[in-house]
Amino acid sequence: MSEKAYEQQRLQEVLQTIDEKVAARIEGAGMTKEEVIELRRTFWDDVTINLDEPDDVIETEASIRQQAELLSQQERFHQVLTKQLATYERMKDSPYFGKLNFVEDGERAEEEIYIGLSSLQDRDDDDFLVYDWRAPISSMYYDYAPGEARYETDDEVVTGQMKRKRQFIIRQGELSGMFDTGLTIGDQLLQHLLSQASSNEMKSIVTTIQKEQNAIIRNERARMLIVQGAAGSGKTSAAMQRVAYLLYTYRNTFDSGNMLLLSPNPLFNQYVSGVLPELGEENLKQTTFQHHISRRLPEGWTLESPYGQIERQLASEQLEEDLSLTAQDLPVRLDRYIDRLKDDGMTFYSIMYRNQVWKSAEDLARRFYDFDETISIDNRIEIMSGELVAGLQQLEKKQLHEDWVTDAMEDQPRELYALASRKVMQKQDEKETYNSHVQEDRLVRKYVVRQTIKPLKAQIEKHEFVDVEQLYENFTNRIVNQHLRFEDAAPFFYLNDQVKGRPDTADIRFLFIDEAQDYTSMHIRYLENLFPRARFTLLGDVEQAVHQHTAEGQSILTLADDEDRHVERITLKQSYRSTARIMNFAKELLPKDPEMIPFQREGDLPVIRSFASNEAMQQAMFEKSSAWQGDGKLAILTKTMAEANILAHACHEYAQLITETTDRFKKQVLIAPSYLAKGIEFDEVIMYGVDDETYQTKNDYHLLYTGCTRAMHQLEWFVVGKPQQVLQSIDADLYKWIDG
Ligand SMILES: Nc1ncnc2c1ncn2[C@@H]1O[C@H](COP(=O)(O)OP(=O)(O)OP(=O)(O)O)[C@@H](O)[C@H]1O
Repeated sequence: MSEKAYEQQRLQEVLQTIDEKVAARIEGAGMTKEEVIELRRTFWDDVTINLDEPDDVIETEASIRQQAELLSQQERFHQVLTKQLATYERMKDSPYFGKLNFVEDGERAEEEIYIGLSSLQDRDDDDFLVYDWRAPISSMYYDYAPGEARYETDDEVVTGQMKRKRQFIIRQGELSGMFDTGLTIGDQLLQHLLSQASSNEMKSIVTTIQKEQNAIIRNERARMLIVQGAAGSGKTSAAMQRVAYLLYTYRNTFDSGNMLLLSPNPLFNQYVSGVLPELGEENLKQTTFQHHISRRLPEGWTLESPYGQIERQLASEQLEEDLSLTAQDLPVRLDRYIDRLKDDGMTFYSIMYRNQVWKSAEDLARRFYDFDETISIDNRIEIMSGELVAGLQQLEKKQLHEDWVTDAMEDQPRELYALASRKVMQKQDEKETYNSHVQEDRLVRKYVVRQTIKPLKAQIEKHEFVDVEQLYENFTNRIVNQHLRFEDAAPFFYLNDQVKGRPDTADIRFLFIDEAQDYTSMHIRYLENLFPRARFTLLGDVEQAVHQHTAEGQSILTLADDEDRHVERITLKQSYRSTARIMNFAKELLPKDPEMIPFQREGDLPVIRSFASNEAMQQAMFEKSSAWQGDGKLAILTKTMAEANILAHACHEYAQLITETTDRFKKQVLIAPSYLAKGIEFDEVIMYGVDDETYQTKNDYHLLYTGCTRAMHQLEWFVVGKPQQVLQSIDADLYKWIDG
């Protein structure tokens, strides 16, 4: 039998097994579905409602609980079956994509290991017909060329010989291609995948994961895994695969609710949201740092967006003062400051009750410094909060017979009196009463006073009597005035959490940070404190640092390792997104050669189109973008939002403006400032208005580089005249010059 016939026959057998399993499950799932519906319908029939006696109430409650439990059990069962069916459906289309033949040391038999999106066992559930790509044995597929190979399970290292590695293309249950490969999985397949048009959603790379990417995906040791990867090297792709890997490996301990991804903007969130479902997994929680902070902001406060900061910086406002807030040693300085607060300098708000001071700031400070100095700040605050809440009871008692209460009673609704009288009557059944009127009056008074104390209690319990704003102002020597700049967010809330105690976030066990080059050591310190049980995966590219502080070398990616953290670093050099010609051109914009190897894929030279005037440049842009057709995307990238706005206004009929709140692609032509296109890719990119005045600083060049590396197949610059300075370092062979 030929190899092809052999594989075809095997495929048929596997497909048949899937069919049999599906049939069995459909029967099971169908029944359960009916059962669930039936149970819902008869839910109330089986519950005897009897509220006459306390015992009956308890019984009824128990009966409801029992029914509800049964129902949710059935639903869970049903959910699991539905998920299984969906997996089989996917497998029917393409049950596996790879195979390796392996002889374990000390064994004679050669095993055939087929690798797919999920595992499949044979009819008797004895052997694996297909192994999940995340199973330990499957790692060899990504890590080795034929020859010696090994893999690790929980308790052993298995060594042996890989005799062959084969790749399959199976679509709709048909084997349309197969080829044997070396280490790099399917250069041909990669070429094919990478030359396709862009899509609205990122795709999984499971069939062509490369060895270095596999190391990121499967790393389980590091507490903090830091990935520096060139533009387009697959950092985001690897991160999403890693999530799927962890969900599989820790499936009995964690689920997607224990994982959080911090990404640069809502559009990016949407862009990556298809990867996990494609792999048969649920999406993890996703947010942006900005959104996360804005949800913690006290009422009435405002927060600058990271892009607001970039725009401020692009308008070249003085940032020196802010840079001290992003300096590498900031966490250390802030910790020192916080430590000193144990002895001196804590600031409080006076606690007001009905426009009068109930506890003065001085009293609170005095109480705070009464504590033994060994007690931590947040513990002291917690104890004070308890004391204050207890004190509220005294306050309530004292207020009961104040005149304002008597006055307020007149305004109370009749229902309140009715309720009070019912309560008093209930009590009368139990005890002899003397004067129900007095009791009613007392109940209503209590109610009135309690309404005024409730919000106070809530504030105290949230430790709002600590004046963090003042503390922060004392630290920075700057007036905050209820407005946090972008660079204030992390130090402010770190300080906040250190003195007031941090919110409960223990459920987050894995934190992923994409575009991590924009994070400073202060951000990480804040996040580590907030998510103490989480392992961190940081992915970024120092060459794409577009915030001043991170471009100045303060990015977390380049920071020295801290002994307390178990840090592992991985570098990805091979870049996949853009053609070699685009990458070779783009890298010339950087002051020194980046650690980047372009993927050898055919494509045209980048084009620089030079126009005589701004008007001519705009006209050409209109013509090109209005004629854009097809599945792919064209992006017109500017330096600032203001410029992008003007262009988008003029061609709103066929182009979509990307802003920091945009959360989905609606058109094929997109207009955006480069910094908002981070993490995303387009078939073709036009860098619009590149001139010596606009692009001057090191930072500007990083921005330009980031924009250029968004292009998959074609890059153009639109310029007026010739940007002598920008082009100075770029060899003329690397681009094509066109006048007009
Ligand atoms: N192993 C792979 N197989 C197939 N495609 C890949 C692989 N690795 C990366 N790619 C493709 O390369 C492109 C870039 O990947 P991705 O966006 O993950 O890179 P990145 O490092 O996060 O990029 P950037 O930092 O520039 O935003 C995507 O289209 C992705 O599908």
